[in-house]
Amino acid sequence: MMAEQTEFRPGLEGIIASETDISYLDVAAEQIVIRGYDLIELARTVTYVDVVGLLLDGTLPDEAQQTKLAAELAAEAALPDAIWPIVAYPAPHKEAMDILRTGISALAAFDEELGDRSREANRRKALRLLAKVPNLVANGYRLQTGQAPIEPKRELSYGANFLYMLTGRLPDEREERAFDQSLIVYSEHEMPNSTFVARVIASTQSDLYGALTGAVASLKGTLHGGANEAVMYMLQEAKTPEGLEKLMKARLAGKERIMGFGHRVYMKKMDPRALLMKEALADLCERRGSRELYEMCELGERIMREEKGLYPNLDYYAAPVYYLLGIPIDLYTPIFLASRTAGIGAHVMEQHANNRLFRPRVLYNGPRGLRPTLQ
Ligand SMILES: CC(=O)SCCNC(=O)CCNC(=O)[C@H](O)C(C)(C)COP(=O)(O)OP(=O)(O)OC[C@H]1O[C@@H](n2cnc3c(N)ncnc32)[C@H](O)[C@@H]1OP(=O)(O)O
Ligand SMILES: O=C([O-])CC(=O)C(=O)O
Repeated sequence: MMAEQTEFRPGLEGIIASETDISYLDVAAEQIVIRGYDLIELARTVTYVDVVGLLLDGTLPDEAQQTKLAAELAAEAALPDAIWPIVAYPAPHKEAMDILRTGISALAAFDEELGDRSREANRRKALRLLAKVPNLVANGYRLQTGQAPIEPKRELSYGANFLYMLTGRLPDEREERAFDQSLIVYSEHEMPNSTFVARVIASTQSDLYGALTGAVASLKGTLHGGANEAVMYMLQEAKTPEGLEKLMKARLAGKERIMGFGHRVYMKKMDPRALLMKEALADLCERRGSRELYEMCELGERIMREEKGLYPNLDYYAAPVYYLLGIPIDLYTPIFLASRTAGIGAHVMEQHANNRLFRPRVLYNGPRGLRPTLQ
């Protein structure tokens, strides 16, 4: 019989929920380990498609494998026509993450391998989702905002095509690199709330589409993926460095959280991914000939360090990067999900390959012994 457990850690802080070969946050070494590689080094040296291969197959693809993977992703980008009316239903409070949640959920019914939990079928489903989600993100939003859809351009790289569909404009090399790097650093991060949700769902033998749909709902919240949009709305509201200082200090005085700062695992350390995006921001600012946004963000960073001892997480610097790339703010969190589909795909494959149902217990604080009174 199982021994009675009494320890309770709110938010499951520090609890080991899974064994994994996929990734690990080595905070002491300031490294995000992805299948043995340092994520930041990957972002500096390979492409997002390589990282997709690494996550799903366990090893970095060679050139021929990379070409094949990129071709598979390009070939699967089209969505069934029936998806568009499903996601375009008229509703007054629809947000981009809701379109994505509905779209991914609806796509399940078009996958003939839906119930096949073998590693090979799960890999193929993950690739189909990775191919289709950028299209769903970009054109779901375009439909919602009354714009004509954009056809994917197969001749472009995965990152360049995604960015092209988001903005309607062909990116230059620096823009493509910054965006691809953002996809890499968003691709996988051990056991955040959304990945945990996906693994919990997968542990009932449910499918990848359901697991990813649950992950979209998780990622939407501002304590998780939704923070990147909230950061940009804050910077926009602030307008100037002086405005930002005033706004941040007022929010802190009102005991509000400042989005883009703090992290359950890094706690009072800088997220290594934020540093990389800070570099990308500096580069995009230089390209534009104005460091204003960079300096404003640095000021925000200093205020939070001095006032709260807190450091930026990835969302803080990804937001202004996306802004300078001309991406609509409402699409920042959907992009996070699109990229994280690679990591979540790998986690669902791993969960299905070595499954045990997630079913924790509670520390019950309610009453006992009550009896219903008969009327
Ligand atoms: C890519 C990602 O998804 S990264 C996360 C993105 N989310 C955000 O940026 C949202 C803002 N950040 C936060 O809310 C938090 O730092 C979290 C939720 C990410 C992690 O926090 P947790 O580990 O759960 O810490 P917890 O919520 O218990 O906060 C600890 C203390 O720090 C404070 N704190 C933490 N983050 C912030 C913040 N961003 N702004 C102000 N105060 C903060 C809390 O108010 C709390 O203070 P208290 O002890 O006086 O009540
Ligand atoms: O790890 C977390 O809790 C959140 C995060 O940074 C991510 O999902 O990228």
